Formats: sequence, C-alpha cells, structure tokens
Amino acid sequence: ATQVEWWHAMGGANGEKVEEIAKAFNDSQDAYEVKPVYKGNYTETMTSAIAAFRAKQQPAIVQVFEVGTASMMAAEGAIYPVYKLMRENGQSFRQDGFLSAVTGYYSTESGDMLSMPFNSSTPVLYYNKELFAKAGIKKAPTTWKEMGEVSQKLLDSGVSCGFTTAWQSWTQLENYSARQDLPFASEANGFGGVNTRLQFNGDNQVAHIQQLSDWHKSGIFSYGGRRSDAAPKFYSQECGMYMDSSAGYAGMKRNAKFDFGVSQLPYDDKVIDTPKNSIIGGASLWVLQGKSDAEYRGVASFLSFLSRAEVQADWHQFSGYLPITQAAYELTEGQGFYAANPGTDVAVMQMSSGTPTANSKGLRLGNFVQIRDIINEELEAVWAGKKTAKQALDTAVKRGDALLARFEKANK
Ligand SMILES: O=P(O)(O)OC[C@H](O)CO
Repeated sequence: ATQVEWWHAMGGANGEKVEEIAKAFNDSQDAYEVKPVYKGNYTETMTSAIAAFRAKQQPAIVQVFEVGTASMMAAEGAIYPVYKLMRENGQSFRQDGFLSAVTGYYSTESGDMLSMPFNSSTPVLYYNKELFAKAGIKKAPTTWKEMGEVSQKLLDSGVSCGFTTAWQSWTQLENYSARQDLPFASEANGFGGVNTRLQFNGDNQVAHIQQLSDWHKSGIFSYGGRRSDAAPKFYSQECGMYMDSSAGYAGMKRNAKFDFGVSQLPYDDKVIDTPKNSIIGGASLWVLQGKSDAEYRGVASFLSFLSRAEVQADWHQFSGYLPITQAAYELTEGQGFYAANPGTDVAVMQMSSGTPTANSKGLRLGNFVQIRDIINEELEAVWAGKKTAKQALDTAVKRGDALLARFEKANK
C-alpha cells in the first residue's frame, strides 16, 4: 500500500482517537496506509513541518492550528490547496456541506477551501457542579460581572480560586473581542488585506485585562500557562471554573473526577447587550507539495473519509471539536447525543448564534504564531504585577504591528 504520512499535534485522549481514525481508514481499503505521527504541540508541529519542507522531508499532510492559517496561505509554493487536490483526484467534495463559520476561516476570497477543517473548536466555560452546589451557586455565570460574583462565592466557601483559563490570547483577547463585537485588528481582523494592524488595546479590552489583573491579586483568577496547561488547576478542584477549547471535553471526561457542566463564555454586559458568536480555533489539515501522484490520491481519499458524516460525528462526540458538516451535526442530534450529554451542543450554539460581523468572523494575521508569543509574554507581565493592562496591551500591539508590517512587505 502507498504510505501517506500525517503529522499532527493531538496528544492525550484526542491523540489516541486520531490513531483509531487512521486505523479505520486503513482497514476500510488496501491501496493506502495513513501513518499518523505525533509531532508535539501545535507550534512544534508547524515548525517541524516547515523545517522538513526545506529539507525535502515533509509529510503529505500536516495539522496546523488556526493561528498559522495566514502563514500557510501565503506559502503558495509549499501547499496543495485542498479544493484543487480533491478536484484533480476525482473526489467529489461538497464544500457547501460544511458549516460556513468553519469554511469561511479556511477559504480564499472566492470561496475555495485551501485546507481541510478537521478539528475546529471554540472556547467554552467548564464549571464544577459539586463545588457550585457546596457554595450555594444555582447556575453558571453568563456575564463577566456574574463571573466575579460566582467566583467570590466559591472563595467564600473555601475554594482557592474562582477560575483559570487556557490559551489566554484566544479566550481573553481574541474571543473577548469577537463576542463584544470589538476589532482585534484592522481590515476586518486581517480578512480584508495584509495591511492589517492590531487594535486589541481598545478601552474595553484594556478594562477587561485590568479586571483580570485585579482578580489575579484577589484570588478570583489564577493563571496556569499558555496552552491548556491550566487544566490541572480545574481537575484538582483548585479552581471552580475553567475556560478552554470545546475540545477540552475528552480530557475533561477522563480527568475530572466530579460532575462538571459546560456553558457559554461569559459576556460583558457593560459593552454589549447580546453577545456575538465566538470564533473558531483548533486546526486544519494542510496538504504539502512534493509528493507522488499515488500519495495524493491517498490523501484525497483519506480527506473524503474524514468528511463522512459518521466519521465526523464520532470525532465530534468523542473530542468536543465542532461537527464541521451540517450532516455530522444532524446525525449527532438524531442519535440523541446532545440530549443525553447536556452541554455538548454549547460550542455549536455559541459559534453559530447570530450573523458574524467583521469582528467575529475570525482572524487572519500573518506571523500570528510569533504575535501570540508576544501577547503571552505581555499578559504574563500583567499577572506578575510588572505592568498595567494598558502598558502591556499597548506594547503588545506595537511589537505585533512590527511583525505584521514585515509580513505585509513580504506578501504585497
Ligand atoms: O485546543 P484546540 O485544539 O481547540 O486549540 C485551541 C486554540 O485554538 C489553539 O490556537
């Protein structure tokens, strides 16, 4: 069989599921064998693939997190656009069957899908129902004001922290901006052109980060790391609430030894009456150039397999990633999964509520991997009490803009 290498960044429970999916494809036919290879976290996987491409050792498929999207799109000679691959390999590929919020993120202006949105997520709020009950809290907070009040009740009942968060730039700046309908960057968050510049140092974002800083001092909020490293604070019941990707679900079922609930991210009722949709994260699969025709036939066949409703629905139900096709969503609903597992449809609802605005469609920023590092550094200076929110966000914008200017120059 022709071998097809697939580099990915799925560890833990979701990594085991990826192995299972590849095996199911391999068992379903004997012309191709997909070999999944775990390459570390998202940044490590992307960096390895770029280095491998330069050394002509690249895999056929690489999983790249949403943050790397603009960089991948710009790497024209290195990628084989998915819409083209499917067409040239005789696979019928109905883009219109995918959820528009997801395809929009990964398509060109003319609507052609460049990568395959295998695992799209959106951040949600997880909460410990048992700690809530002990503290006399009846329901999950819906606004940031309630977030503070509920956290205080948790602290008063003896819990050591109200909440923690994973992926701080994604949850507290990118999605905060989208939900509150505030620009994160100009040019429709980069969708309008490479001449985009950062705007997340507006008054509302500054006030939000300053509030988190004050809460960090009082114990309401506790910082636990740049990716999902804060999860153990929630599992160990140190914190009563936790904001993370909807795909934290698989790990949650495995590690949380208590009853937990899932609800939408809180919104800021000082800024907006009805929050906008949240934006996606997670990753998509990019096909790389330089492989044989036989390998590409294998890739196309595998991507078709991955978009099947039953494969998608199973992956969605296991991991908490979004059902990326309408058919996978309907199948899941028809199977009674949402009714039997309350909270599992929160991400889809939050993501698809209302009509997306220029501020909630998503982000398309060059050098965004490095910009996220800058944001992480600056936010960490806030949590450490070394900078005010305003100082940190102003500096992050200035440093990030220099990277955007460089990307603009290279991609005009
Ligand atoms: O944990 P994931 O896979 O949903 O990804 C979260 C963020 O989008 C990564 O940038």
